[in-house]
Amino acid sequence: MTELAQNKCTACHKDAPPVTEDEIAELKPQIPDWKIVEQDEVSRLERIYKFADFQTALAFTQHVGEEAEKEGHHPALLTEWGKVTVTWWTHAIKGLHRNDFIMAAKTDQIAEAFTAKK
Ligand SMILES: C[C@H](O)[C@H](O)[C@H]1CNC2=NC(N)=NC(=O)C2=N1
Repeated sequence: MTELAQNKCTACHKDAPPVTEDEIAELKPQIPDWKIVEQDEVSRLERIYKFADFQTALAFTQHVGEEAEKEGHHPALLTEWGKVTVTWWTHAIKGLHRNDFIMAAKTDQIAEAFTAKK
């Protein structure tokens, strides 16, 4: 169980500090299956989770959504048959904040409760 997933998100506002290169070097190894992707000039964390069917993918999506509501930090979720693409970034700063790494770790933990297939 990773330590990162036990953290809480801090309130995010437009002056919140984006993660530095040093922080990325510390945090990224804790979520090894996530990719940092650039879309519309915004860095984001993205991972595709595989599931046995649509119903399981939908149930996982719902769990991630509930955790997002608890933390006040929200992902993009694309639910398809047998897979869910989860993308985290911080809208307020149009980039990556520590919160995104925390939520990625929490998402990994939720996925462990499902029969995720790589
Ligand atoms: C007021 C509210 O907390 C903010 O608008 C939150 C909501 N959820 C959010 N989610 C994400 N991913 N980034 C944000 O900047 C953000 N802001």
